[in-house]
Amino acid sequence: MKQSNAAEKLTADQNQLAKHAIQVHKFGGSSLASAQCIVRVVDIIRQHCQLNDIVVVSANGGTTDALFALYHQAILQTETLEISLHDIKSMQAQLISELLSSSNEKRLLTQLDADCAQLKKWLENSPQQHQADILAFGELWSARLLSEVLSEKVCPSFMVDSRDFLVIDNDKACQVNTQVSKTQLYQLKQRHKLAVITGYIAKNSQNETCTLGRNGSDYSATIMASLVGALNVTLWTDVDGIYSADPRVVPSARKLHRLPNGVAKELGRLGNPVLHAKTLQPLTDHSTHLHVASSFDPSISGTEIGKFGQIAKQELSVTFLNDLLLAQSDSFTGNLGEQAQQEFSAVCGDDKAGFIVIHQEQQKAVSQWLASHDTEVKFTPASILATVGHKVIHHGDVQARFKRSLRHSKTFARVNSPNEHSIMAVLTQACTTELLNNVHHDMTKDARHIGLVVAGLGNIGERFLEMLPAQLSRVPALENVHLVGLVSSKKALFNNDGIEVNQALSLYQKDAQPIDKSELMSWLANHPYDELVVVDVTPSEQFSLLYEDFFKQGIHVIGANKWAASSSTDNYKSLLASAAKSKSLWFGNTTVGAGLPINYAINDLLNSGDNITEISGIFSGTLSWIFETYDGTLPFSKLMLDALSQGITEPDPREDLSGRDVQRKLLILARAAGFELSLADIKCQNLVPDALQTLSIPDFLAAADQLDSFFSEQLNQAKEQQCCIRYIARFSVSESGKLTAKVGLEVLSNNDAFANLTPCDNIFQIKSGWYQENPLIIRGPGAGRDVTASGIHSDLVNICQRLNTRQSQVKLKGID
Ligand SMILES: Nc1ncnc2c1ncn2[C@@H]1O[C@H](COP(=O)(O)OP(=O)(O)O)[C@@H](O)[C@H]1O
Ligand SMILES: N[C@@H](CC(=O)OP(=O)(O)O)C(=O)O
Repeated sequence: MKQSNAAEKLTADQNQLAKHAIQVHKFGGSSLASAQCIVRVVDIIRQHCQLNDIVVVSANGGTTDALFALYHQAILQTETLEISLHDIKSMQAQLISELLSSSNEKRLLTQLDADCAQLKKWLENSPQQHQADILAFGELWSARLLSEVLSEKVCPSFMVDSRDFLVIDNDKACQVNTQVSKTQLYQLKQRHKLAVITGYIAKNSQNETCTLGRNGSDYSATIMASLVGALNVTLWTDVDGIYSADPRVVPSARKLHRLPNGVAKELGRLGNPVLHAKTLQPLTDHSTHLHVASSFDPSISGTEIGKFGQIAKQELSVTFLNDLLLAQSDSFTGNLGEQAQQEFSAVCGDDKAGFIVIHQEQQKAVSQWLASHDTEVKFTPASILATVGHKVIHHGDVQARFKRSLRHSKTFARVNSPNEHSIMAVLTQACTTELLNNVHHDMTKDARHIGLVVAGLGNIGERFLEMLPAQLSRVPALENVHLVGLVSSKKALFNNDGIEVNQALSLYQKDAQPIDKSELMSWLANHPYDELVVVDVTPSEQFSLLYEDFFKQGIHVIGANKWAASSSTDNYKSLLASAAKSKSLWFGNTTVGAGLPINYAINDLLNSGDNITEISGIFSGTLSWIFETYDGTLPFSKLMLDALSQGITEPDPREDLSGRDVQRKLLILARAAGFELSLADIKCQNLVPDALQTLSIPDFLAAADQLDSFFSEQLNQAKEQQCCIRYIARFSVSESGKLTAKVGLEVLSNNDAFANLTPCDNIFQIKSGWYQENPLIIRGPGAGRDVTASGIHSDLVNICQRLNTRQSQVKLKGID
C-alpha cells in the first residue's frame, strides 16, 4: 500500500466535496454478522445515505474475535490453526456466495484466496510482527463485500482501506495526524460513488498497520467525520440506543434518549461496548451530532449524544468492568500515584489510599515501573461497578443510594472520577449479573422520563398550566414529568430540554412558531422521552383526528375534547384497537362532568365485576342552570338571555338547547360502560323549534320570545302534577339486553334527585348490579375553569402512576 505522508493543500474541487460529505454511518460487527444482516444494512443505506456520505464498517460479527483466536493459536503453535483458518475462510466465502452475483462472487473469492494465503504466511512465520495486519483482514473483507453488494444493488460504491489515508502518530494514544489523513482521504474520494471505509485499522508513522483498539470502529467513524466535517455520525448497532445498563444482562435497563458528551465519554471509558472510549475525542471541536441506532429496527429513535440541558443530565446508568487488577503500593500515593494513574490509563485510583485499578495486560508494565522505584506491590483481582451520570459525584442522594445498594458486596473503596461523571466501586469480587441488576434497580427505579405536551391554550389550558408547577413539585408520580410542548391551532413551542413551567405561557407568546400537522407529527414521532402524554384541551375535531397517529406512535392522550370518544363506532373501535396495540393510554375523565369522577366511577364498577344497567342525569351545566332557575316568574327567553350575558351558555345558546352536547356525553358514558352504540342510537330532543334553527345568531336572539309559549306550557302542565321539567340524559339496558338511550325534557317529581340541584350542577345516577334499588349518585359542578383543569390534572397523575411502573422493552436484534 503506497502512502505519502506529505500534506497537500486541498483544491477548490476537493473543498467543494467537503461541503457535501455530511453524514457518516458506521455499521458495527453485530449489524454485519450474517447475509441477512447485511441485506438489512443495504436497505438502511438505500434509505438513509447519499452518494457523498461515508460508510464505515467493522469486521463481520465474530470475525475479529476469530482472528484474535488464530493469532493466539499461531503464537502457541497449536495444531488447530489450520482448522480455524479454514473456518474463517469458509464463513467469508459463504457471505460472498450468498450476497453476490456469480461474476463478482468469483472475483471476491479469488481475492479471499490470496488474502488467506498471506494470512497463513504471517501466522506461520511472524505472527507477533504482523498482529495488526492479521486483525486488519476482518475490516478489509467486510468493507470489500459491502461495497460490492452496494454496487450491485444500490449505487456505485467503492471500498477504501483506511490504511491508505489514516495516519496515527502515536500508537498508544492513537493520535491522528489530521492534516496528512485529511489530504489523503480527499485524494481517495471518488465522485458520485459511495465510499465504504474500513474501521478499526490505520497506519502508524512507520507505515505499519495498527489498530485503534477493540471496538475501535466507532472511533474510526468520528475520525472520518472530523476529517470531512460531517454533520452527523450514526453508529448502527444491534441495540436501539444506549441503555442505563447492558440490556443483555439487565432486562429492565432503560433507554437513555440523550446523553451529554461528558457522560458518554465516561461510559465508553468504563467499558460500554457501544461507545469506544475515544469515540468522542475527534468531535470536541465540531458541532457533529452522534447517534446510536439499531440496524435491526431503523425506525426506532435511538440515543443522541451531544450538549444537552437539564433533562438529559438527570439520567443515571450503571456499568461495570470485570477482570481488572487492584494494585496497592506506597508508590501510588501523592504525585507519583497521579503519575501512575496516567501512565497506565488506570480505570481509577486513590493517591491518598495508595492504589490504582488497572487492566490485566498492564500488570507487567506496572511491576517494572514499581521495580524502578524500589517498592512492593500487591495485586488483587478486582472489578469496577460504577454509576454514571452528569456531575453525579455531587448528588448526595445518589452517593448514599449507591453505597446502600452495595452493602452486601465486597467493596474495597468508592472513588469519584476526576471528570465528576461517575462514582466507581472497586470490588474484590467479580461483578455478577445479580449485583448489576440489584444496583441498577436501586439507582434507576424512579427514573422514567415523561414528556408532556399541552394542546389548546384557551381558558382551561391556561388554568391547567397555572396549576402545573405546584402539581409537579407536590405529586411524587409527576417527579419526572417535563413540559416539552405547547400547541395551539396556529403555533407551537417545543423544547426537548423542557419548557420552564413557571413561564410557560410567556415563553409560548415569545417563542412559538407556526407549525403544520406534518411538522407536529414529526416532532412527536422523534421525542426523546420514555413516554409522551398529549393533553388535548382543544375543542377541535381536527385535532381529535390526530389521535389515531398518536396511538400508533405509542403516545398517550388525555382528552377533554369530546370528538374522538363520541365519533362513529368504527372510528372509536379503531382508536381503541390502535391504543391497545401500542399500549397507549387514553384518559378522558373531563369529557363529561368536568372534574366529577364519573368516568372513574364507571371504570371502578366494571373493574369490581359490576354490571351497569342505567346511566342517567343532567349532563349540561347550562341546561341545569336554566331549568333549575326557570319557575315561570320570568319568561324562558329572558332567562336564556341572562344566562348568555353571564357566559353560562355558548355564544350561540342553540348549541346548548339542541341537546347535541348532552347526546355526545351520554354516548361517551355508555361506551365507557362497555356498550356498543353510536350517536344515531340516542334520541335527541332539540329544544329549538325548526323555524329558529337556521337563523343567524342575532336573528335568533331577537326572535327568542318564540320559545316562551312552549316552555311555559310544559312547566304549567308539570306544576299541576306537583312536578317540574328537566333536560335529562338517560341510557338503560333491559334484562333482555335491549338498549334505550335518549336525551330530552322529562317531567319529574319535585323531590326527584334530579329536581333540586344547585343551578349549573351536573348529576349522574348509575344503576347497576350492586346499585339497583339505591343508585349511585355523583353530583357537583360540571363545568368551570378550576374543576375542569383539576380533572385533567387528576388524569395526568393517574396516567403517570401507571407509566412509572411500566418497563420498556429493550429492542435487541429486532426481536419483539
Ligand atoms: N449500556 C448499554 N447500552 C446498550 N448496549 C449495551 C450497553 N452495555 C452493553 N451493551 C451491549 O453492546 C452491544 C453492542 O456493542 P458492540 O457489540 O460493540 O456493537 P457493534 O458490533 O455494533 O459495534 C449490544 O448488543 C448491547 O448488548
Ligand atoms: N472489529 C473490531 C472493531 C470494532 O469496532 O468492532 P465492533 O464495531 O463490532 O465493536 C472489534 O471487534 O473490536
